[in-house]
Amino acid sequence: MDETAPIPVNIVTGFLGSGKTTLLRHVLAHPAFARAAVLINEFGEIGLDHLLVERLDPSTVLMESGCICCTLQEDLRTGLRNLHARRARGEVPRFDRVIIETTGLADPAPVMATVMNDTMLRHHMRIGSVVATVDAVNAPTSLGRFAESRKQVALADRVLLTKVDIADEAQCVRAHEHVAALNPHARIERTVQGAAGPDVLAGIGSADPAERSAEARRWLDAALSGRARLRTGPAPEIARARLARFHGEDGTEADEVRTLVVTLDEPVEWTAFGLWLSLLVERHGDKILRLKALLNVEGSPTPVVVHGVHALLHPAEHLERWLDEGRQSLLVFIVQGLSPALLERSLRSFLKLGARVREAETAGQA
Ligand SMILES: Nc1nc2c(ncn2[C@@H]2O[C@H](COP(=O)(O)OP(=O)(O)OP(=O)(O)O)[C@@H](O)[C@H]2O)c(=O)[nH]1
Repeated sequence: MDETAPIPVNIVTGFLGSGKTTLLRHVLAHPAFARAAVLINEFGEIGLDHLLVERLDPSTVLMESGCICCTLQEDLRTGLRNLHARRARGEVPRFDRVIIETTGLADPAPVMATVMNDTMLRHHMRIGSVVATVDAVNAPTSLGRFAESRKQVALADRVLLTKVDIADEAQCVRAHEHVAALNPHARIERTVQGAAGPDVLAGIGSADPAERSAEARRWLDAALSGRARLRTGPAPEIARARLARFHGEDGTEADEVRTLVVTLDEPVEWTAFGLWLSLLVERHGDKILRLKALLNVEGSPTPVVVHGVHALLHPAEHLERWLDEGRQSLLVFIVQGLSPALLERSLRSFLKLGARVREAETAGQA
């Protein structure tokens, strides 16, 4: 490999819960990506993805509490510059590629522009292929309701239709057609559990605006000239209030997306939690953009991870071990049009009720 050649920077984007981390886990397990540096950006005060990507070496950078497309753009620039400097000094493994996983709410154009515009970065790095994941089950909602989801698709070189194992054929075809209409240039492939070949991130990527659709060109041009920056409030404000404004198509506030983070010190009673969750998604699935939970479940020695996207609840997974002694449960909700305070109250009441039922059962057996 030519050590002086610019390093490709791949962007893995896609709407909330569409399978970006799953893809990343799969890709990073391949020997071809043994020397990749990874930058994970999560929306919400506390992220979980870094626990799910089994690769936390010195060349993994985590960026939380904000979106690299807006509030954290300067952090992204600094993060990439630092990563490169540490590589040059031999402080991190000599990576040959950078993979950025954006938040599910990110507009990839400013992320691409950060690399392409920065005088120092563009000397050492170049935009490689941009891959977008699209959840075949939830595509009508994400692509229909959210401009950011459409932008992610429009700017991608490759689009992976995910969850095709649980979507029916009609849903897959509809998702494919929707994606093709938004981006006639992209290669569209179906995947299951991120099982894409190592070539998924290969290729130069058509960062050249001329190779993209007219609309994508407009977005990228705007980002390159700096107009698409800073459309949300500052990151500390997001962290303090635990909510963020979601940016609309024309840069105005379209609706409010709120993040709720709940921590639970006591182990969770699984039946009560499961019942609460099913009732919640049945009633408010359209308002639950994303749910991620790392749970200390009563009777389970290892953490249980639960993922939800709208009304779709994925089967719970067991992680191999706890990373810290605290064993606190951590739940992150990204909701729209739902009160975080009410959500938290109903969860805590349900869990309390579950604990009482359990106590009564135990007392009855004694
Ligand atoms: N059945 C099925 N489930 C999938 C597939 N891809 C991802 N999932 C599940 O979808 C859920 C969300 O996947 P993630 O990879 O965390 O999605 P993400 O895009 O990284 O989510 P955010 O970072 O929150 O935006 C997890 O439970 C995955 O196991 C797939 O192809 N089939």
